[in-house]
Amino acid sequence: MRNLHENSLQAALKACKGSFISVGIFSLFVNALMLVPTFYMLQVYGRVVTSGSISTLVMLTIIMTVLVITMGSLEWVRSRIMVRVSTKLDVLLSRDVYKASFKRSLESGGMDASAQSLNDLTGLRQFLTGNGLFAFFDAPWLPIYIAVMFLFHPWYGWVAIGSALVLLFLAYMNEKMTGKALGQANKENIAATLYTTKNLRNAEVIESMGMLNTLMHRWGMRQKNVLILQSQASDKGGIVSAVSKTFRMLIQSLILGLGAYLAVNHEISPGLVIAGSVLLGRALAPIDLIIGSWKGFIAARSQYDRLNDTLDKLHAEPERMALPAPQGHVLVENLIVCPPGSKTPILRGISFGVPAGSVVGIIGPSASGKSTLARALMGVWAPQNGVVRLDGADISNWDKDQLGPYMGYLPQDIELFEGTISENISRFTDVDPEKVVRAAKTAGVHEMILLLPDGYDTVIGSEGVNLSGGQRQRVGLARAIYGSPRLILLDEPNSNLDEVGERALASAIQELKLTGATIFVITHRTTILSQLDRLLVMSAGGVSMYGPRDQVMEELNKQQLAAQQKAAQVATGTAPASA
Ligand SMILES: Nc1ncnc2c1ncn2[C@@H]1O[C@H](COP(=O)(O)OP(=O)(O)OP(=O)(O)O)[C@@H](O)[C@H]1O
Repeated sequence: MRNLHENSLQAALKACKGSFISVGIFSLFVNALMLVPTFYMLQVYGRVVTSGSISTLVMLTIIMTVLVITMGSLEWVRSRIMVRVSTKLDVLLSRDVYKASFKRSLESGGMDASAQSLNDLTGLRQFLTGNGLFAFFDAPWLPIYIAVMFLFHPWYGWVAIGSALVLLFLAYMNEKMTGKALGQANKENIAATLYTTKNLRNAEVIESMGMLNTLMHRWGMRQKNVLILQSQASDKGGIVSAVSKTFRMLIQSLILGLGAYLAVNHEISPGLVIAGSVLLGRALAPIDLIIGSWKGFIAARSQYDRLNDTLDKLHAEPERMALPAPQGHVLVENLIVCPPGSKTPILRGISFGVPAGSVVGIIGPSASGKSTLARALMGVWAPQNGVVRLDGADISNWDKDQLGPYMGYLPQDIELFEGTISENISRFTDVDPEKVVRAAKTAGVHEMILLLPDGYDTVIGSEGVNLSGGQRQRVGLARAIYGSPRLILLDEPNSNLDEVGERALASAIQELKLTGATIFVITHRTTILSQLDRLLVMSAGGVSMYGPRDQVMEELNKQQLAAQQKAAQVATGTAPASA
């Protein structure tokens, strides 16, 4: 059971705790067994060479071979456990990380639409299966080696302790000198990659207006910053790495000298001269490896921090009781909406009600808040205040999976997804050919689809066919009306349509109206006015008029006439002086 205060990354790591403990125990045995070659050497020197007993040599060799093979097998099992851990983490986390990336993109209004978190998860997984991590498991067993060194001779023990302290100090210096710069470089690198991805998406605009050099220059500045930070860190890391390598070589030779001195004074056997040096090398290897793989560790640490941060914001969705299928009654009460990341409201306290089965036109000047209202009605942007009710229930209280099929949304920037036309229309659920064709026919796009190379099976996106703006808009309309949505919102559905497309749209609205769906149509054009029951006029984030279409049109015409008369009076100088 997951603790309420922990996010899914912490819970997943907790679930892998047993495996980490096993790897720790395996590491203990692996490190203990790594002493075998040293002891074999000592025995060969001490017993076989002095006694000349071949049978002892054979016996020792058999024991050494079995133990070394056991060590190899344990090491293999240890790495297999980590591979399983990395797969388990992926299984436990990838859905949440995907969801969190999606949520971040939604909440940032698309400004933070990157797969960085999924890359972070991959990076973390790769670190878990790399060699660098084992150094962290091996380093804690350093005391075993030091204890053995003490058994050989106390001076050996003290040298081992001194050397380990020097290397640990160097590892600490490495972190101090490079950690911050490397973390910063990673951050800058991600920002530069995101910047490039966004630009590459707009390649046509860049090409047509010759903006490549200036944008490349901007990218170059960011990249330069990344390189400066990286090379600063690498320079410092390089010094520490060189010092630690030199120190290790030096100390390994010096300990040979010390061994020779002790052997000459008959304090240790000649076999221990070499054994001491070999053992010291073995003991210090993990610390050396930690210093060498510090860059990878820092990257993994940043990946962990970012994932932790992202998953912290992903709160578990509360279980929602299933509500009956909505009819389509919409009630908007004192709705105040700010865009993601902003505290300035765009919609300033809007209220209106729409009976099920009505067709409502939303009109108003640019930036008056029409698309923002659309997002709020679709439950995409959460209101700061007020509520959008569908059949009396707050739209944010509906389970999205349950509500989705009853909603149809055609946004202004239509994005179709990689896949076939039929998959796109059926919203990537199981394709029901009858429903797909019905939606396409209602949207007036059936004939156009049949003319495509593979009809409904035509693949669109980077792997397939590119549709024109009008075609995309009509396929998007078919997707919005697929199934039996009760609440449909079309944001400027005719912006890319020709005359035939507009006629198809008008008849689609008529047909949908017969199904009893509530339809909102945002438009700047007057061609579909005849299809509307009601008109909602927006101005500066508020509703300036709302009511039956003819009544609102009449009022609008009156206002327009009055404005024209006033303009004419101003032009002729007969306007009354304003107070
Ligand atoms: N993601 C966003 N972040 C910040 N501000 C936004 C965002 N989207 C829209 N706005 C701001 O909200 C205001 C209303 O925009 P909205 O798109 O709702 O207007 P609109 O009436 O649909 O305009 P148009 O007819 O040009 O499509 C604008 O001032 C716009 O700058």
